[in-house]
Amino acid sequence: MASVSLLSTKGLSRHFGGLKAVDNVDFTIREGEIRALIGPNGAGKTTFVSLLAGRIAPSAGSIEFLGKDITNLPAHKRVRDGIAYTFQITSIYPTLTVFDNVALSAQSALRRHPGSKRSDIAEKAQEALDRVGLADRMGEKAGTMAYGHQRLLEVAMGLALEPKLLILDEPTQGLSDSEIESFCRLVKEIATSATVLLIEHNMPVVMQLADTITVLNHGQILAEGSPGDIRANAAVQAAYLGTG
Ligand SMILES: Nc1ncnc2c1ncn2[C@@H]1O[C@H](COP(=O)(O)OP(=O)(O)OP(=O)(O)O)[C@@H](O)[C@H]1O
Repeated sequence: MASVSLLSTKGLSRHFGGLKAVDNVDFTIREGEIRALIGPNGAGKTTFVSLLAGRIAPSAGSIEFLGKDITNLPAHKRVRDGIAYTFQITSIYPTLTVFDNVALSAQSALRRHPGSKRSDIAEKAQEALDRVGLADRMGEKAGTMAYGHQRLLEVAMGLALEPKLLILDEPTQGLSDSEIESFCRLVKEIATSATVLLIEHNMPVVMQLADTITVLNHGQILAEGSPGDIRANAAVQAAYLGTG
């Protein structure tokens, strides 16, 4: 079956004063893929996904999701349409339990289905916690958990939103090697039900997970291709060595 475009951008740009953080980006992600977005520090990766999630407005260009122009859609409506973005812990409520954090996400997902019940929320929250392996910690206060577990909680909150597109911003940052390994298994499992866009600095993780890699540099797409293509790309190597 031919793969279908899930989300695409045309001429997407975001300037901060004179700085072109995202500069005229044409980008397409297909349904069902795991896409990695890589690039040197300051390349514009977080700004780019913030534009997709609607956290910031573009200076120019457009975004289409499932054939619909969402350029001017507020963030919460994009979530409702199926775009979830994990925000590097900042979205966690530290004084609430793990379960309640995920239940809040499940509740907003279930608002899309009229007639859903409290028990549905609990079931969805439980299912998301099972998927990330945090079910046995659901009574703990979120803020007291180890950093790696808080990152998993964030992913569970994203999953409870039942996204079509899950955007993960540096999910393995601060995780131990064994946590990274189980995280990679989790992403592969998530990709069976959602498309994944991953900003990631850990190259072994990128090479292992990504179907396609998009390389940003100075706000522009420098290269795009399979892990093998990107590894062999001289311009990418130069950008990472700081000579590009
Ligand atoms: N709100 C802002 N105001 C001004 N400049 C900004 C703002 N947000 C980002 N920038 C600048 O835009 C550029 C791109 O930043 P961005 O965080 O998107 O890069 P990144 O590729 O995600 O970097 P990193 O890998 O270090 O997280 C940087 O030069 C950054 O300083």
